[in-house]
Amino acid sequence: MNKSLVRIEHLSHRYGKDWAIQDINFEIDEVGVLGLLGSNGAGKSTTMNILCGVLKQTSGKVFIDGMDLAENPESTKRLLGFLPQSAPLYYDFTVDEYLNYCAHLRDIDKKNIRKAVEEVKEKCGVTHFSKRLLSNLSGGYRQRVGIAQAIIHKPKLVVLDEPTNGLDPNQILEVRKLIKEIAEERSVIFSTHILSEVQATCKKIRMIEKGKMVFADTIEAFNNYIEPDAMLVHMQNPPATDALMQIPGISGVEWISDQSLRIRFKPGNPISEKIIEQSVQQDWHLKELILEKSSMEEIFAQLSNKAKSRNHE
Ligand SMILES: Nc1ncnc2c1ncn2[C@@H]1O[C@H](COP(=O)(O)OP(=O)(O)OP(=O)(O)O)[C@@H](O)[C@H]1O
Repeated sequence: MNKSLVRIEHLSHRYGKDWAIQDINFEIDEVGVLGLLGSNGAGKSTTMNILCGVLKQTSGKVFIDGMDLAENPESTKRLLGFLPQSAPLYYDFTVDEYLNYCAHLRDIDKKNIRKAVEEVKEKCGVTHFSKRLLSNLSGGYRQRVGIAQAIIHKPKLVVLDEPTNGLDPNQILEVRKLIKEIAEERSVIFSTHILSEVQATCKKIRMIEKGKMVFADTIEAFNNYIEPDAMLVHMQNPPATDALMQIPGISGVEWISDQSLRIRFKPGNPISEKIIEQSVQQDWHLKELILEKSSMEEIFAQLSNKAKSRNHE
């Protein structure tokens, strides 16, 4: 089993009277990428800002490497690197100047700064832009520099708030690759509102919606979360709708063509076996039977609706 580096317990925060997050609990492994998924306004940035110690929570606790963040702010913050939603870049600095400055801020020993800057530039693929002003870099390269400042001190935990936001498709692929590389030797948590982003980058996913945790498991479990409730069936000699509706468990039949139909059923019913059995007995000539899985978007919508209805209870 993976050891956890971070433990978030009963985390809640409100701005004025409105709760942004409520009772969030999760752990982050020592190595690998964890995706924090949620639509706009779900509470991702609030959670990440608290996790990085830049926002003080209304209640709940954050433990990093066994230490309470609120009680040991300095030693815990040394263990993490943070790329907030808007990267903290100084556009009048060159890449070298900026990363040198960040290395000082991160309290890296003076004699090691040069090496740290060279290493991080290499890792993030920005060495060839060392002397270029940040204002003259493309969005993708600015983001790489933003990631570089987050890992320059080799933290155990890297927190990236929507790191691919606003990038073009090629830049997105490159930043995803970089995130995976960084996570080979440390823990990375990144937030996104894009489903395909977590699919492409992480093994584990936490989803928050309207400030509440609605899903916490692996990406495979997320994909399988909703049981199929329909199947596409192709028969050479299909029966009439009435005959199908008499099979226990079938809740609806939609004809696609003379020989193809979608059969809806109550989830959890072993309906395929019954259809195969009847097809043999009654000579329906079953050719194909395909279970229809909900798309990620449907799963996302169902989980979101679940959270919304819980909030109205
Ligand atoms: N400083 C603030 N003052 C008041 N309300 C805030 C503040 N920051 C965030 N909120 C509210 O808290 C809720 C959660 O916001 P948060 O930024 O954490 O969500 P998010 O999931 O990161 O969304 P996005 O992807 O749009 O950044 C939202 O309703 C937002 O309007």
